[in-house]
Amino acid sequence: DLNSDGEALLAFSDAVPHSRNLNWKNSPSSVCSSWVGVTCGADQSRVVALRIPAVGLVGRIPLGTIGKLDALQFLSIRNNLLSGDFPSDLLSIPSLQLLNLQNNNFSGNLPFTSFPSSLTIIDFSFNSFTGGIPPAIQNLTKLRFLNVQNNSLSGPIPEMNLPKLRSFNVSNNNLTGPIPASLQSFTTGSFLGNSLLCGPPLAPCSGGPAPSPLPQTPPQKPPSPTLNSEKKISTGMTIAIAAGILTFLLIAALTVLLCLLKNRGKKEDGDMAVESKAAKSSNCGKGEKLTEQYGSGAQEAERNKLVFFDGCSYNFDLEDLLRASAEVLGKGSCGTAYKAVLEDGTIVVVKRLKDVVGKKDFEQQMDIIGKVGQHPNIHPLRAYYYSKDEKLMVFDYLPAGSFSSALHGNRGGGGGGGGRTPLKWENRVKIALGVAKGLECIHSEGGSKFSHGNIKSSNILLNQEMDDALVSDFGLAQLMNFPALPSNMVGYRAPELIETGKFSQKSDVYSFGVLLLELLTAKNALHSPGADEILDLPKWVQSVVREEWTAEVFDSELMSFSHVEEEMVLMLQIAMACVAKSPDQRPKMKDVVSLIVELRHSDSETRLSSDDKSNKDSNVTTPQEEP
Ligand SMILES: Nc1ncnc2c1ncn2[C@@H]1O[C@H](COP(=O)(O)OP(=O)(O)OP(=O)(O)O)[C@@H](O)[C@H]1O
Repeated sequence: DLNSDGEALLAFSDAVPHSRNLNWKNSPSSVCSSWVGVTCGADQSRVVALRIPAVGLVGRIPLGTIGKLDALQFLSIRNNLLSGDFPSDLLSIPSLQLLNLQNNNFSGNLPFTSFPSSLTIIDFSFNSFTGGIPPAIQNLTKLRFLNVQNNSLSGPIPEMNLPKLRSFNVSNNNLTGPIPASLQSFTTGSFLGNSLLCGPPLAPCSGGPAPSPLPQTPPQKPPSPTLNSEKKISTGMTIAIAAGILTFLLIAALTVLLCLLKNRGKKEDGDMAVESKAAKSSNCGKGEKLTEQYGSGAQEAERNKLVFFDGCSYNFDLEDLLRASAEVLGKGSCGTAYKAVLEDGTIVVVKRLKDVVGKKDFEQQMDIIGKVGQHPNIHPLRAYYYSKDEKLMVFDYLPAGSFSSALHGNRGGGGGGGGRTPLKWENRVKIALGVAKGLECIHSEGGSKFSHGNIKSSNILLNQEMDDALVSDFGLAQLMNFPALPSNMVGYRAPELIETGKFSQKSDVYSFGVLLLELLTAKNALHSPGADEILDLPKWVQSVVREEWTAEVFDSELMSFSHVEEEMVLMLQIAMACVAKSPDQRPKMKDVVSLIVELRHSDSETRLSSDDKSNKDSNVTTPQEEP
């Protein structure tokens, strides 16, 4: 019970010297509420996680201390100075899922024979373990992540037919012989620094000195799918958490109507008819057929109309729009966005563009935007207006706002979160999937030539339930006469985009990767007023992840959903693959969609078989959450 958990923890802190005060008081009632690094389960009856990285723990962990926490699921004691054998009683905790001993001085053999099969994440890297990798590792059927790099392990690598293994690193040991077939799909980075290892992905074995006698193994199914850069996540050591406080500022200046617009509108009163526009159906769109609700054929030839798309129910004309009261939502790179409340109560968003291309190109682009906007994850363009003096686009207003405001709004504003509701992990995964699908659609359109060019969290809008996303601003970048790079997407720009000024599908994937990092860390990728430096989120995450790939990199609001940690690690891997420096190494959005769908299945015992792909989306199970 909680009492005995408290006693076990106190015995541990008494027996193992540490330089940072853990502030564990002799009162079991406070174990769950105030003990540093201790997390309890939903019913507050047991300790389920102990995370005490870098608290200066020195020496051995005695038996009968934390090994008694028999409801423990997550143990992270990385970056300390612990030594000796890993205590055997810890190895028999049946619920243990995550074990991170990275960067200590543990020695002796790897104790995989006695590990509980519940383990999914093991990081023993940067210790002094010796001996071979025991073949019994094969029994850890749930294992997803294994990092034993930088130890003194020797002998051959045993065959590991572990279907869930996604990340694997044995670099910088003294391992010998051929790499087993089941591990050959991992990249060289997983194996480097073992001079006597051979075979794919390293140099072939033949010709060289005879490798150690290893039984030939039949070819096995490689783990699927893998990410090129996932191994990079776990290379390196030492601690340094950048405690960046990045705030999100949403411009919400109340103004009265678009005065200028009104005046100009009057000049054009004679032209204020309305027409509707039929767009050809899209490859990936699932929208309804377009209907001509407004205007008549006779008017179609006329100029300067409010042109409506799709079978939307809006029933207003330009004059109504001009009479509406408007509130500035923000000034973006293409112009100003207004929330316009019409006299009949209808609310829409009007984007007033500046410096756009000529009318013909503009209309062509509107057709494209209208067409692609039929996909459920793309914010649809409802109408547009083009005259010499004004260029407007009309969209639905989404009261839930942007992903950026959901993630950063009201955070830490002095009052412990200022009344914000944390965005649940489950929702974040769904949002990520929505964005990925929207982007996949864009990339598949126009002969697979289209890209977005401005993916960032303020351009991701949320549905009312905050569990799905709409990608907004598609096609706007192409509308600009002087396509200067949007200055307010700095943190999302791929290296080659910064260099050449040209965005592409690959640079979209990069921006999407930054968006995922933002989702995971809640660090703002954008320059925020008051902060001198722009946070290079991929760089920051890489530096932190090298040292502490678990808890600290993640948004603290996610920490209460403790058992989804492995999903977060997987999402982090997807993100890191997307922000690969070299565009060729980044995955396609199509693959990213599959990876996120797969991740959502990760908790479910019934993983879909690969021939069941068609049902994947509808079958998505939601991970249970623990408050
Ligand atoms: N349809 C909408 N419903 C609700 N909020 C919206 C809608 N469209 C945009 N917003 C919000 O209004 C603000 C301004 O949007 P806008 O697209 O003009 O600029 P931006 O996203 O900051 O920059 P950029 O022009 O580079 O995309 C953003 O915070 C955005 O999230």
